[in-house]
Formats: sequence, structure tokens, C-alpha cells
Amino acid sequence: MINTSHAGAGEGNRDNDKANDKANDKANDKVLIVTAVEAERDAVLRGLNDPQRFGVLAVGVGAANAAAGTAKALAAGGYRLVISAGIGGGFQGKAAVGTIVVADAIIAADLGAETPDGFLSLDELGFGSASVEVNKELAHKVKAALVEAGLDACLGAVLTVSTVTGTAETASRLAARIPGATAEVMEGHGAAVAAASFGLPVLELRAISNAVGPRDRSAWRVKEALEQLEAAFANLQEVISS
Ligand SMILES: O=C(O)c1cccc(C(=O)CC[C@H]2O[C@@H](n3cnc4c(=O)[nH]cnc43)[C@H](O)[C@@H]2O)c1
Repeated sequence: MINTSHAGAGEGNRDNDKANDKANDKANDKVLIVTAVEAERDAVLRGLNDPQRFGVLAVGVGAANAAAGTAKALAAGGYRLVISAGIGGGFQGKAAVGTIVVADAIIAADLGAETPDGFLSLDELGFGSASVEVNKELAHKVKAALVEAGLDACLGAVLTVSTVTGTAETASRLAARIPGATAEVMEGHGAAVAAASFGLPVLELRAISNAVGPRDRSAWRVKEALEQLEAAFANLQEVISS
């Protein structure tokens, strides 16, 4: 074996690798914010006064759309963090309409099996996990920044479902099965799985538009929730960009 003891060459290669890593770090410096619909995307954009540092996309309703849209954006490169954002439902006693919920857990609440003895999650079935880890330190910083800005914000588990809860019975069953359940949405888990597949951290931030429970569209406060979403991102740029 030829001994290529050109230490200088080795060091040169290592220096070059470091330069590349630094360049890549610089290149991967944007934050991707994904919403379901354009109205949510536009509210986020109104809040951001330097949109160049962010990618803000409406990827469609539901976890499959969120996963596909997030993965497609991440495949283009340049991102270091994913945030699933939009409106959501709030669980009774946990998040009232107008609250901003920052996820400390992202859970696909109906990913599992129905049995005569109740629901078994993917985790309980032994087929992986229905949850995606959240960057908790950042989640706490985000929540603190929102409270500091005078917004009503809380931390809690954000459940992703395929079917919006429409009865008190379903709401109670979800809350009993997942004690930290705070908000219900349709996309977060999809975006989170896509982020994790690219090795990126994820956050979820939802402005509560309605109570999780009996279906009453007249009680939804979407306009107000979108205003809260705008206010949230107007006060988060430094925290999520640092
Ligand atoms: O008319 C209905 O009851 C109804 C049925 C299905 C979906 C909707 C939506 O408008 C939800 C779409 C959109 O909003 C998010 N969202 C808001 N509140 C909730 C909720 O209580 N549970 C789940 N998702 C909610 C969701 O992330 C979707 O993007 C209305």
C-alpha cells in the first residue's frame, strides 16, 4: 500500500471540508413555514417583515399534502428548520379560541388500530411511532417570545387527525387517551415526518379558531385566528431566525 503521508494534503482536504461545511451551513440557513391554505400562508407573510429569510408555502389540507409539499420544498435544499403553522381547534380547558398553541409534541392521533377494547396507537402496535419529537428548547423560546409580546400562548401536544372532531364524545375520548392534548389540526404530523426525513427540527404553531367538539361552523373564528397567526409571526422572526 503506498503511504501517502502528505500530511499537508490531508490537512488541506480537512480545511477544504471545513470550508464546504461552513458554506453549506450558510446555504442551509432558511426556515420553511408550511400552511394548509393560502389564507394562512398570507397571514404568516403579513407578519414577516423580511420574508427573504423564510420559505412560506400553502401545501394543502391534510397530513399527506403536508408531507408531500414539505418534502418537495426541502428537497430543493437551503432549510434548517420546518414550522407547521395555521389555525387549529383547541381542546376544552387547554386552549381557548384566540390562543396560540406551540407544540411540545406532534402526534398523529388516529394513526393506529380500532379494537373491541379501544384504540391502539402505532406505538402500542409496535409499528414505529405516531409522534415526532419537537425541538423543545426552541418551542419554549417561541412560547416565551409570544407571551413577552403580550399574546395568549401556551405549550401543548398538537394532534393531527384525518377527520375533524365533530362530537363531544370524540373530543373527550381523544383528551382522555392523550392527556396533554391541547390542539387538533390536520397537517402537523405530515410536515413533521417530512422534516425528520431530512434530519431537520420541526415546530408547530397554531392559532385556535374553534373548540374541538360538537360541529358548529358558526362558532368558528377563522378571521380572528388568522389575525393572531399574523401577530405571532410578527413577533417571532428573531427567535426562529437565530
Ligand atoms: O365544516 C367542518 O366541520 C369542517 C370539516 C373538516 C375540516 C374543516 C376545516 O375547515 C379544517 C380545515 C383546516 O383547519 C385546520 N383546523 C381548524 N380547526 C380544526 C379542528 O378543530 N380540527 C382539525 N383541524 C382543524 C386544519 O388543520 C385544516 O387545515 C371544517
